[in-house]
Amino acid sequence: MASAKFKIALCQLSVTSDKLRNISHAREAIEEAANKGAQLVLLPEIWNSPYSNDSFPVYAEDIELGGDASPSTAMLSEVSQNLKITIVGGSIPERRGDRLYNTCCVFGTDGKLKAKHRKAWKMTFKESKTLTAGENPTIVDTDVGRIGIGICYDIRFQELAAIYAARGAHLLCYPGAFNMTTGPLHWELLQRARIWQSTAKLYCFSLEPRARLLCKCCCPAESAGVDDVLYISLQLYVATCAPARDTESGYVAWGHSTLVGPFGEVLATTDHDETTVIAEIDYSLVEQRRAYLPIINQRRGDLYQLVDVQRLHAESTK
Ligand SMILES: NC(=O)CCC(=O)C(=O)O
Repeated sequence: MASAKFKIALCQLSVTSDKLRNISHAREAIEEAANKGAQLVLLPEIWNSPYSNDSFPVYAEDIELGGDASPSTAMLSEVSQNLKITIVGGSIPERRGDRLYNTCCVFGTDGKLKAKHRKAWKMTFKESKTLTAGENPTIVDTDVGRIGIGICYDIRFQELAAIYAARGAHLLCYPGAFNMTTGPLHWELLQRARIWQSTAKLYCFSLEPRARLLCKCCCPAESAGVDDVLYISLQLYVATCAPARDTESGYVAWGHSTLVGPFGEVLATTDHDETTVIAEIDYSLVEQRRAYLPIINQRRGDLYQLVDVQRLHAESTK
């Protein structure tokens, strides 16, 4: 049973071109956070490598092989087991066969790899040259509750968050490195917006009748294609973790790792320097907030109808 209250640490790490330094630096930050009482540690997007298409193939690791083939995840596994904490391990470039992914690994308190999320959307101009998009949503049960994972640009797609909320996640974790143009405008806005969406058009019924949830990857084939509108209330926690800003690097990150609470409030945040943000999560507030603003029960189905605009468009242009 996950504890209702615990501390989360967002390690906004500086990242260099020295991979071994990045790994030992991340280890130190995690150990320090655990010493301060964090039971869950979140790392940034691409923390073991510079953020560049040239670097991804050079720094990529074979996570499935593990051991020497993946020193970054070997460190995360060791440290999560030693410290008995859960780690949402930001992301690293992953090599699998001839493909590269931007991948987040989640380690449990026993040091075991509990889940792996491959960034499902890619930034058209930045990553699409080298990285392949992941195919699945990733939800993971940990000692600190059920967590939905997205990586950076994934935060722009409300359906992913809707799937996680419908499956009972009370916390969404997004390692991310927004850029200096969209960061100031969109980063916090998107985190807070994820809390207030209330509808999602979904495509088939999943295994959990309670949630009637639908992703194409895990739902029974016979129900694929069935349309339904799912009304959900998110009102949950959203945590993000970015690398610290390095104005000398080819990709300058916005920083601003943040924890947003289930009322849409910024509970803890920072600027762009290297630091670790530590804050408390209390899952009992999720139900309280949903009861206080029960927007799901207040829908006005008599005023509007949700339609699948993409499908209508496809049909009309056939
Ligand atoms: N690493 C990323 O996915 C960057 C996303 C970003 O900056 C955006 O505006 O979206």
